[in-house]
Amino acid sequence: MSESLRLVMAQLDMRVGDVAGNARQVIDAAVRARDELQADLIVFPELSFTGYPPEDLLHRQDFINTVGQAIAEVRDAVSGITLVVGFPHAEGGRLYNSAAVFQDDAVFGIYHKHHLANVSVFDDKRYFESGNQALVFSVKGLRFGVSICEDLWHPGPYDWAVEEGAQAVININASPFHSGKAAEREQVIRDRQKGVPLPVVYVNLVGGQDEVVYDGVSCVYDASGELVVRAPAFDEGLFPVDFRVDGARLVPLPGEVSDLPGDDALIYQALVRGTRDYVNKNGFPSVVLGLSGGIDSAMAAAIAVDALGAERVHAVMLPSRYTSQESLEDAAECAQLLGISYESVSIEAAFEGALGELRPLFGQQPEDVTEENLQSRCRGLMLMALSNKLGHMLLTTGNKSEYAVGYATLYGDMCGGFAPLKDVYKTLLYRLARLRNRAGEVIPERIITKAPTAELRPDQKDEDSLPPYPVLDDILARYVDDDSSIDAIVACGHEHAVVCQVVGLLHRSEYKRRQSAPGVKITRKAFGRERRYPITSGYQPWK
Ligand SMILES: Nc1ncnc2c1ncn2[C@@H]1O[C@H](COP(=O)(O)OP(=O)(O)OC[C@H]2O[C@@H]([n+]3cccc(C(=O)O)c3)[C@H](O)[C@@H]2O)[C@@H](O)[C@H]1O
Ligand SMILES: Nc1ncnc2c1ncn2[C@@H]1O[C@H](COP(=O)(O)OP(=O)(O)OP(=O)(O)O)[C@@H](O)[C@H]1O
Ligand SMILES: NC(=O)CC[C@H](N)C(=O)O
Repeated sequence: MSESLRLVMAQLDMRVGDVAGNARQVIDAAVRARDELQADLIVFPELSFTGYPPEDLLHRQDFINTVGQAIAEVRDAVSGITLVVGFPHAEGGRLYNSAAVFQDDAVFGIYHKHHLANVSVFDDKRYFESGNQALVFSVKGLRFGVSICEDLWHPGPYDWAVEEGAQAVININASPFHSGKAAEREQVIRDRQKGVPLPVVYVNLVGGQDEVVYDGVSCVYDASGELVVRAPAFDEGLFPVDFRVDGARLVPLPGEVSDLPGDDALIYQALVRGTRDYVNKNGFPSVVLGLSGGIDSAMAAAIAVDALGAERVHAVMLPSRYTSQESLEDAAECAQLLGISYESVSIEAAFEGALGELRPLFGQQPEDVTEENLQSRCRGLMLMALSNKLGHMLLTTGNKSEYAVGYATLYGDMCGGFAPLKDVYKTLLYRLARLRNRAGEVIPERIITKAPTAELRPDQKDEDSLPPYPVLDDILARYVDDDSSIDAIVACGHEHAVVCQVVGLLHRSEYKRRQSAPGVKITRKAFGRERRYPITSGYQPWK
């Protein structure tokens, strides 16, 4: 038995579906860990070969076969270091979410995930069978148990590894970010250590995948629950951990502990990383967005600039008869502060033309929201034309408060391929604007202080149609994120009529959300696959 060992945590962005690219990443990282970091063992995240979640790609036998070939290639290509890799493993007509241990060009053993994650954004049970056996392997005579992500969140696999003589437990993860997640993970690790305390090595993915973004923050806790190594949030890298032997115990030595910024700063980083990866992984050279002089489009632009660089972001002001001088000035100043291109395309002619054609059909009907939405749709028309012609992807700028109550126009301001702010309540958006400005002003002060308006009719303000945002967001956070009842929310001090108004708007606008672009999940319950409500529903608790 050796006196020491070096493990490397491979905190990498494994791309969903890119099996060959992921296999190359595994080989490159293992060779670097062996040759440059003199590591004995390297650990990769959950489903390293496929990325996570591969969704129904897992139903394809040809995809599973491709993974099998890539595994054989990696196994044969790397020697002189032990690898722990995640992959979908087919055996006896069943599919498992597995981790393989490669040693000396051979597979030492395969562990199958026991606790299949099947809540929130996870669908493990749609694809995988559950395993029920521990896997403990030795490197230089030192014994490590293997577990996969959700396995650590419940009793079972950790204790099995203890019973099989493990001196430390490795947990490979695809654990998405949401606000407060790092503290939840820490608690989970400490809970597991309450029985027989062993060091825990927690290795996580990093990077955006459609609506989720993995934050990394891979870490090592010693047996007494002390954090000894922590990788940074949202950055790839190989992070070494040294162990020494103390009698029968394996002790991780204190190493680099990266600072974790505050919650709002982490959220902002998540929005930037999620937007960057969506745009880049889908092959877009650039993005375009309507810049109105309001906070939503200003913040969407700031995130896009931080994600992609100013030269890849294109802003367009689309004025109408209702656009104020203030909005024109604020949008132009914001574009200038961000250093992005800024064009103006009037929607007046398109709006007038459409109205002229429609008037005979509208007859004597009075003006209403139809004319407002038509303006919004003229903007969508122009912006999508720019996307088609110039190849920019259109960013749509709605926030979580708006998506919640349907305060957005279908095929109007909802046009677009990606919605960076989809999971950001409006009140949080203001905080993020202040936070972003502390690193250099990009959002003009007046954009932060003025009353939000859609400018689709004279003197329109959001508060004409909705409760003030602090009230709206508090009700929504309780009803959407916490699943509280109307009565419970009223008991917290909100007016019954206001709660019913908000809940009614929320349920009635499910059809809009179902047609909306994906966005970055940053809360415990984002709209989309995490909150699946029927569109057609007789459940009407607000009535
Ligand atoms: N259950 C259902 N399933 C499928 N479709 C359904 C539906 N219920 C209505 N619909 C359809 O949806 C239509 C209503 O939705 P929609 O056309 O979006 O129109 P609507 O929701 O009536 O109006 C848009 C709202 O967004 C607000 N807003 C706020 C901020 C910015 C902007 C902007 O545009 O810049 C807009 C605007 O003030 C207005 O309150 C109906 O006419 C009907 O065609
Ligand atoms: N005059 C405009 N020029 C360009 N884009 C516009 C204009 N008006 C609206 N839009 C687009 O439609 C979106 C929705 O408008 P909305 O009023 O909800 O947002 P906002 O103006 O950015 O922020 P706020 O709601 O705080 O006023 C805008 O974010 C913007 O992308
Ligand atoms: N991939 C998983 O099993 C993830 C589930 C786990 N509870 C997490 O979010 O960290």
